[in-house]
Amino acid sequence: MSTVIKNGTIVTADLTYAADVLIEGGKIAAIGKGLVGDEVLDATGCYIMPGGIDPHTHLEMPFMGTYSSDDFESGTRAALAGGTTMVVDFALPNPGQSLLDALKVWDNKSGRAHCDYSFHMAVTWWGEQVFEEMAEVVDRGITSFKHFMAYKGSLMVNDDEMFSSFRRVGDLGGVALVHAENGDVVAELSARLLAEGNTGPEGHAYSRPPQVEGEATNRAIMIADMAGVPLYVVHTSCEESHEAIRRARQAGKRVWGEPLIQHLTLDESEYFNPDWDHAARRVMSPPFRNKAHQDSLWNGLAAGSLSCVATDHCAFTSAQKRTGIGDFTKIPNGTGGLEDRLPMLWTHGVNTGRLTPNEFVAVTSTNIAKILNMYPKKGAVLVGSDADLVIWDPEAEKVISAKGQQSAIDYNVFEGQHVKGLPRYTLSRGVVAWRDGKIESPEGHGEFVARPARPAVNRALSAWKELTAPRPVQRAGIPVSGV
Ligand SMILES: NC(=O)NCCC(=O)O
Ligand SMILES: [Zn+2]
Ligand SMILES: [Zn+2]
Repeated sequence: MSTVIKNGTIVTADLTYAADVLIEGGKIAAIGKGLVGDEVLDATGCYIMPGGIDPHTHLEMPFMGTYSSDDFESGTRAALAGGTTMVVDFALPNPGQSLLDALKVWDNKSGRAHCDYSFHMAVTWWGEQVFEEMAEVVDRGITSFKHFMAYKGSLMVNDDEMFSSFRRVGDLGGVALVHAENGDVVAELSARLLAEGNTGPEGHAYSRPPQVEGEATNRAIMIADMAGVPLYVVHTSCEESHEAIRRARQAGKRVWGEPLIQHLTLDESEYFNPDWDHAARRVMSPPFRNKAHQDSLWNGLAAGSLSCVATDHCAFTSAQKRTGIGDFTKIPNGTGGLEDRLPMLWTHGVNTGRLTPNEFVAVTSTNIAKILNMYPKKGAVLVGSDADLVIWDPEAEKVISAKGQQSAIDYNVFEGQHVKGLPRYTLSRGVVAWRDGKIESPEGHGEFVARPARPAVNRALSAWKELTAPRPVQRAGIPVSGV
């Protein structure tokens, strides 16, 4: 059975043109005029774009004494409803746990996904076993490794561990990811704030000023450079971090920054809301910032110094958040956003003129597919690519509300936001997954996407590192000992 999308305008990261798209066997079979298929999807007035890829989600994540409430079933449903056709989640070994055991756990969880998915592997501790298992993880198509520089006492790794891990990732041809916040300083500030009576959710924001993020980002960049590994900085939220990334990129370092839709569109005033629940629901790390930081992030997306927009979807219910009443350090960190990333970015980015539609595709899909080495299988409208597509109606509008959302939680941090630009259809490998406001792709339709190691960026970096590696100076009559 084939499907043809007719009367639409194809928008990719670099082209905009009118054409039909024919889909066969889950892949794009032809692009052109006058194509014919068994099922016809009408895209009149719509853009046909690569489906969104969210490079940063935490579905059913064990964290801070609980589990995030959206699992792979509800989370991927939310994704498809918002035009996202693939998520990349994090396999998270407990400190001391085998990476391969953690992978089994995430394999089991992801069986219910409605759309395709992949994993990053978190490095939460360091030792010979981790070193050895990383090779097997890469062989299984998981080539990105996340390091938490915060969450002292649970997920955080120190500089020596990070340097060892980064070197290993570099040797294996992968990409290193960092949650860049100085966890020692955060712990110190948090203790002081609590002692001074700052126990409410606003204390969370006070405990994580932009400096802790800027310092950690810069440190991670320098360590990655010494280790010879490309670096991806997740949830870049402030100018200090963006500045470090911008400077590194100008110096030729292979570094990418990922702002979240939350940081682009919501600000720190949320934490001063007199309603405790309102403020606590928005507690995440890094916290929301002020308008100047938001402007920096938007400018970075337009300028190309920031590369991707994600959600870090990690949704906790109000009841879960309330475990932190009286102590902000116990509020589970995380917010949702999977269903809202594309409509919010289109509304605040494309409709305001901050981004072109092509830039929108780049930062929500194509750049991510390229960085994570799955382009053009994903992130493209090309013959042979997976038919992961969104038929985007730029005139469709709604007011975001928790009522009727796909996410399992009882609120939405974007509640009341008026968005213009919504998916008419979302297709996952050719299957219509979202139509007329309803999910159609069955639970379990999603497949794991393996990503090969050593993309071109790694090969270039390795060649350069080899060329510039330290070499002993040959001196007449003096042997070079030890070699
Ligand atoms: N971001 C956040 O607050 N929660 C999810 C875990 C993480 O990415 O740090
Ligand atoms: Zn993080
Ligand atoms: Zn995260």
